[in-house]
Amino acid sequence: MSTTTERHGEEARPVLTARNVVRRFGGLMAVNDVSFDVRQGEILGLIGPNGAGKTTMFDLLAGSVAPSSGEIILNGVAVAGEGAYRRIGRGLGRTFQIPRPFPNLTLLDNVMLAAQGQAGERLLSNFLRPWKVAEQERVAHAKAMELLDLVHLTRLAHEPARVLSGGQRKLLELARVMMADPALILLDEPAAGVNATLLETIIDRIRDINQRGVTFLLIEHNIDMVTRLCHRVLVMASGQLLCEGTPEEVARDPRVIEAYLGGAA
Ligand SMILES: Nc1ncnc2c1ncn2[C@@H]1O[C@H](COP(=O)(O)OP(=O)(O)OP(=O)(O)O)[C@@H](O)[C@H]1O
Repeated sequence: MSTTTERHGEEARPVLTARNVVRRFGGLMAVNDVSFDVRQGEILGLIGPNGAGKTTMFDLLAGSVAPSSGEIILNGVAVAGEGAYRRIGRGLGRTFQIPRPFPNLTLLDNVMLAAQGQAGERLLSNFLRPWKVAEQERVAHAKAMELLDLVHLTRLAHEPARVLSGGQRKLLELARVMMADPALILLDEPAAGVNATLLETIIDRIRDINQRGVTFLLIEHNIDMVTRLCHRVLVMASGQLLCEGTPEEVARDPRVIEAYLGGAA
């Protein structure tokens, strides 16, 4: 633990920065002047009571919602005006609380579909350079199998995704997002609806991927998971950033206790 903590200490380069980010929905300040850094190599948690603004913050970071004001800086580039697809190209991956794989496609096809820049998608190059398409397909296939192995789903590679449990779908989504080689992954409630055994696998897989150099920001209500997995935690309440610190620091912060007890949860 000490080596990883040193690796992404305060001196570590931020991979993502939110600076004075505001998002209004009519008269409601869903995100109200929030600033923080996600440091290279860390697993950062984002917690807070229901309605705190966590999902809106994720939507802002991922590019599916535009900020009313403020800056979002991804690997040194201001991206607040860019859409989600451009941000994927800049190394940002995102998973959703309820993954929706293509149910009738195999796990392997689901993962391969997530590959970026397939020449086969472009009709002209498909026609003119079929050997290049075949080569890319071969590389994508090998990579998808490797990623299914990484998330312990190899034995189901040729099954349709509809056979998966909720927890296995989360693992499949992790493999899908890894296909684009992200430097940073936003994980939306990886523990939600997952049984205890599979939760251990998910925790191990996230740690493993983090050891390979991928940075994580995760929203999670399961405080046990946050405490075990996260190096640092941000706490939001009523659209604002209440505090940040190690899991132990935020757990004993009276403002956090008050937010949860007095919150809408
Ligand atoms: N598209 C929208 N239009 C209007 N209000 C919205 C919209 N999206 C979110 N809100 C409101 O913004 C506030 C923050 O919601 P958000 O979903 O970001 O909170 P959260 O912390 O993710 O909550 P939860 O833990 O319950 O998912 C809530 O009051 C919510 O009703």
